[in-house]
Amino acid sequence: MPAPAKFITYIDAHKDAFIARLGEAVAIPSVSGDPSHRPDVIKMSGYIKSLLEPLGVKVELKDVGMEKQPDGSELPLPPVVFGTLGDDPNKKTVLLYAHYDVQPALVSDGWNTDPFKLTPDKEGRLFGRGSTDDKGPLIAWINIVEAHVTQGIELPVNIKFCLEGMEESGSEGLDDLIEKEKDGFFKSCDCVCICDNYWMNDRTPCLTYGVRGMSYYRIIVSGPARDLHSGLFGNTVHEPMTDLILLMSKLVTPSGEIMIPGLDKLVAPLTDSEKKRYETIDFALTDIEEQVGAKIVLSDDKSQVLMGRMRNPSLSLHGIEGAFYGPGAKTVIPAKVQGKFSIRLVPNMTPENVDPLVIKYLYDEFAKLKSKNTLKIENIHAGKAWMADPDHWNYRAAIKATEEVYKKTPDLTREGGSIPVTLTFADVLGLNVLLLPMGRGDDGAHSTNEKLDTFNYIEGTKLLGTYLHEIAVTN
Ligand SMILES: NCC(=O)N[C@@H](Cc1c[nH]cn1)C(=O)O
Ligand SMILES: [Zn+2]
Ligand SMILES: [Zn+2]
Repeated sequence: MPAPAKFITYIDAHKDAFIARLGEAVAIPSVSGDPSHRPDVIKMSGYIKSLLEPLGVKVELKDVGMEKQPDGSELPLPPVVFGTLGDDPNKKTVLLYAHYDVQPALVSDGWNTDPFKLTPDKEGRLFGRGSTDDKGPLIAWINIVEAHVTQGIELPVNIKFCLEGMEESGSEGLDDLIEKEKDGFFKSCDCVCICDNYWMNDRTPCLTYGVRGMSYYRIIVSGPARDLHSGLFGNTVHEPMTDLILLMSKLVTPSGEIMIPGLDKLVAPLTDSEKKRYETIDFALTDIEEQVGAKIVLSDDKSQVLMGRMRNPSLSLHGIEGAFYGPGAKTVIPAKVQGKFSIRLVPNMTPENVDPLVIKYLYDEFAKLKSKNTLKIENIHAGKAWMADPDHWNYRAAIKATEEVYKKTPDLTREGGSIPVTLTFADVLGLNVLLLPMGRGDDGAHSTNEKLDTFNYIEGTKLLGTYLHEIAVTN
């Protein structure tokens, strides 16, 4: 059943108001990974509540406890926002998940505009941290409810919202809450929809039936009791940074191969039918080149590149905490450095079967250095890979909705990023989970100058609303 014309008209007529609302959300710097921004993350939960309650949504802010910091202190975790709208037993109940936290962003990282001020350009691109990941989609769901409630359009389904503020930092507290509430808040849910990933390019919508998992590590090397003068102590003591750089250089080759022995044996074998699926996806190497802004793709083979993102693991080096990085020429020997890297996990890898291989390998490599420094390796957070059955009414409804709004049949894709809660919803609640993206492949999520096109925001809002109408009638 297509969405009523009144709904579509309302979305078009309120474009400017919806952009202004996204601007309000972006202006709250809800960076979950930065303790100094924790009050902003919590403020964001209050902002969402203030939008949902006037629309008749019953909102609960669920406390999920405290987060332990590396120095032993504790920070309150932002609440998970539960929302309920409708309890008609004759309607399906859709669980809508989104996250209201964002990745860090500083102008000095290379932003052309203030990352926390939504800034449109003349092409209609809306720049701002969280515009596409994941405040645009979250606000879109609210816009959809508003359109129905204010226009007197009957919602075709009951809605449950589960909105978290720690997705970018390991979704701490959420799995336990879902387990606790599976026979409570979540009991009546029939399916899940998550709008938190991207098209493969700038032209073809997609539905996504898999995500990679992730294990995020820190390698801590410490030596002297304090930072040292390199003129006085260089070539005199074991330097933590030298050890760390050597260890980090042993993790992944420049062509992307993971150097940790045994990891490749954990990867599910590729079947012929799966291989064929990558050939049919609308995707070109130039799409990646445009998205990253350089001609640096690892392979010339389209299927290899797609498999590298969707069905094979990857290891990325992210940064070094404690290293000197400012301007000037400080001649310091840092006393303690922490190298950060993560591995994107695919079936049949799990944090449990990957961790021992990573840790043993790094200790073995460290032993070869014969350093007197101290090594510690920690898995900071982890989540498993997830795959759904796309032959389900949840997906069929989304295909119909996409065809109605975009006049195109969506590609079926797997996502290279990680949304740990997908697997929890599938396993703990036993529900089909659909990822229905709004943004384009060049949106720059997690990067500088993140954006969401006005076209995708507005048409994506129509898509998500139409999807609700389609699930009501699809079996
Ligand atoms: N849009 C989903 C997303 O960006 N997820 C993050 C999750 C994550 C885990 N640790 C840090 N962030 C991702 O990087 O895939
Ligand atoms: Zn996200
Ligand atoms: Zn993200």
